[in-house]
Amino acid sequence: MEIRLENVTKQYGNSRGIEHISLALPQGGFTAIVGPSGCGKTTLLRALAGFHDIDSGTIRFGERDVTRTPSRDRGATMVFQNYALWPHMSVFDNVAYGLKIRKNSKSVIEHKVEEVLRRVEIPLQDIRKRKPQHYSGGQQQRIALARALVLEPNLLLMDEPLSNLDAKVRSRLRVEIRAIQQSFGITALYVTHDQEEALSMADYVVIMKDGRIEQAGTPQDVYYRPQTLFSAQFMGESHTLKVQHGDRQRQLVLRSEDARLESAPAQSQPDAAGTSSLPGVTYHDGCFRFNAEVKEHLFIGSAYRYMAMAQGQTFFVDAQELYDPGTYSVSVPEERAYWFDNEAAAVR
Ligand SMILES: Nc1ncnc2c1ncn2[C@@H]1O[C@H](COP(=O)(O)OP(=O)(O)OP(=O)(O)O)[C@@H](O)[C@H]1O
Repeated sequence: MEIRLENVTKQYGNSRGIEHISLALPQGGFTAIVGPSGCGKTTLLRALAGFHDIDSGTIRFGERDVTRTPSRDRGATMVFQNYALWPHMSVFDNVAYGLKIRKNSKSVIEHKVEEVLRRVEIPLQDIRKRKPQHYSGGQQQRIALARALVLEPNLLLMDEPLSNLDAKVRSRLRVEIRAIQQSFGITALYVTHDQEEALSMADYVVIMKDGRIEQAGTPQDVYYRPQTLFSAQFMGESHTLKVQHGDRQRQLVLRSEDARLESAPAQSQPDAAGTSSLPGVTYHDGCFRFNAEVKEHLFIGSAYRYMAMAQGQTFFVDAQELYDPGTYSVSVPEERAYWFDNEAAAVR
């Protein structure tokens, strides 16, 4: 079912939680909320779960207004960062708990618990004896997911569920969680501060800042077409350079992965936007170019990451080749150069 927030505000005393959030989570879709610490991600999730009352606005699950509906009657379930499994209960009892509360018969509980554990690929052997802490972190999170899914919720909420896991397990579980969500066809909302996680898992990404939605769209929209300076800076390994334009200053956001180092001297040719008149920045063959001093580099596995300096500003450029320190021309394809004026408005 489609889930909607309409103009939702929640404050904690004088402290801002979320403000005027309007958002639709499409039925069966995977939506990721991403943003820096304190931007209101968890507050939004908890408002949907019904863990706290909101100050104003409306929350709808399908046609139903659930704004004042208690948490347990909303049909939303949650997966937490720390799994929140009961250590004194077996895996079976952890997953069965919600079904027992809802007074399902013993045979229904047995069938549903085994079925859901099978689908999240937890071996059924010993599930009545073994406690969650005797499983790996990745398995514990899959058990927590099973516990949430077994209730066949209208909405699955996930609050940074992979943060406690090491990089390899995290990568695998990103794919697995996405596949499980698709196979259940469930509407999901996933909170993370990790942009790569949001981009790789979701159909729809919502970037939040200071309690508000900064930009929302497909992963490609928010990555390739940032509407605001903050969105441009938040995605990728981005760097913001201040560049003088006549008597005005502009901000160029470039990403390490999009820039190239070239030894050829920069050439100038006017472009439609007139940005080639920026001192030091030229436009040629669909690329902006400027000179930079390259000093140190790091090997990051997939590439070398060079620390470069232009007009006293430091940024990083990735390249496959190994370069000596020196002066290079940095080129950025026009469609990967994000320009903003001094007030942070996009310059088209
Ligand atoms: N119980 C609370 N009492 C007072 N202020 C709170 C409370 N919970 C959250 N806040 C404040 O509301 C704002 C949003 O917090 P929230 O936890 O939703 O952010 P977040 O994006 O989830 O952050 P993080 O990524 O660090 O978990 C923050 O400024 C926070 O300090």
